[in-house]
Amino acid sequence: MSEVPARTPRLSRRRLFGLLGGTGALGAAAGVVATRSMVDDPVTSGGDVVEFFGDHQAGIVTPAQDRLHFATFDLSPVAKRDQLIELLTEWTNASLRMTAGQDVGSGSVTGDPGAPPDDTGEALGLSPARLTITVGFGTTLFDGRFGLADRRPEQLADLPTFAGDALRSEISGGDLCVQACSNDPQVAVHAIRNLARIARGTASVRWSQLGFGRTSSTTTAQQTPRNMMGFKDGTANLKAEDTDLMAEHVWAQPGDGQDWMTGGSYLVARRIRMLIEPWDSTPLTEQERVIGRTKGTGAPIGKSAEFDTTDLGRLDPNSHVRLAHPDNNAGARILRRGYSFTDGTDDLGRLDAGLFFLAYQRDPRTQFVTIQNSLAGNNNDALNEYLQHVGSGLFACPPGVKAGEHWGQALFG
Ligand SMILES: C=CC1=C(C)c2cc3[nH]c(cc4nc(cc5[nH]c(cc1n2)c(C)c5CCC(=O)O)C(CCC(=O)O)=C4C)c(C)c3C=C
Ligand SMILES: [Fe+2]
Repeated sequence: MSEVPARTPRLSRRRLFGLLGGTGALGAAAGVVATRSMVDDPVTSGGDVVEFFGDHQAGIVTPAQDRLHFATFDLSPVAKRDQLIELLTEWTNASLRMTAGQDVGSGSVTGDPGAPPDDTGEALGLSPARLTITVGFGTTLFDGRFGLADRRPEQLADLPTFAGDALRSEISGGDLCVQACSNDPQVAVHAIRNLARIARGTASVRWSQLGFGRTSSTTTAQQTPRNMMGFKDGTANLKAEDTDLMAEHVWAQPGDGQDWMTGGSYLVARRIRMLIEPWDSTPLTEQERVIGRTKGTGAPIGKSAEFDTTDLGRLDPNSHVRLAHPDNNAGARILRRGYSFTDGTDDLGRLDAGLFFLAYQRDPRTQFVTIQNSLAGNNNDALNEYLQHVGSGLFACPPGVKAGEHWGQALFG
């Protein structure tokens, strides 16, 4: 179903020098040799590193990795604009290192022994396993505390309350978000932990979410995974190879509004609990009616193969796929990039599990909101009987970073 987690360092020094480029980066690369034991592998060399720099942030159209650690942060009540910029600069530097397989700063065992190490150390000796770190700005960042009120994109409009929402404020919102994805869970957790450590005194974690088993494929090369309901999830997702569709539906374009967001994307995060026990007591044909696809092959109802075109007329009017389909939503499409989660059992012995839904788009008002309005409420999506939306967040993810810049640099220019 998914890539095998790589626990062995596989990055060649030559490849790393090439990836980082520049003299400063050469010095940084030398740190790799000092802090991680790298093993050359001519076959897979470089395959465990996702390029950090680019027009767009990594972690959006990057082939979805298998593991997630997502966190949101609130700025301290006394934090000032300069501290926010300093935090973003430090996060950029640390993330450049971590995604290349390096320790943060002077390392976990190579710095001043009389001081706490710059890096917490649990990724020492591990490959980055395609680690990507993606940053977003929440609606509250633009409330005036940092002189950013007039830089708020109109696309970053607060999400409406949808019928049936059971949102909890302690797992919703946040001034900043960080999505860390890797094929190694320890690497993803290490990334968030170290960014949280760097933030200390300026920002603190508001909530965080672990995810496993990506629930969407984002490229045609990936097999479609199954979600916790046992269905293939991501079949009709946008795919990275279709760059025209990415420009139309995912990336903010020149003229969309705030110039600093051009090349960026808007992220909607929803923690959606699945009512697993009732679902597991539901007959197979009913499960398939509810979704609108067959469970085995993932084919649309009435068709035989997964990627056959959906004939909406053959689907139940309340099926999830029919209601979420672009033909029912003025052509709206989103890039889904979510993960399954389980957080053990609740106090009634029920599995606390579901989908941590992540979707990137060019304008949430006409994309996520339009689709979710079609789905929400008891008389709409038949899947709602088995779901509860308990957490929510909306973030403006700025464009990619160029060498020498920090995340969101154009926002503060
Ligand atoms: C508002 C957007 C969506 C939410 C929230 C959502 C929740 C959700 N979805 C599944 C399972 C499946 N979804 C599938 C397709 C699908 N879902 C959305 C949007 C939301 N889903 C879209 C746009 C689509 C594609 C529709 C189409 O064009 O055909 C599928 C079918 C396979 C696939 O194409 O991905 C499944 C299965 C769950 C379990 C869930 C909440 C927990
Ligand atoms: Fe869906």
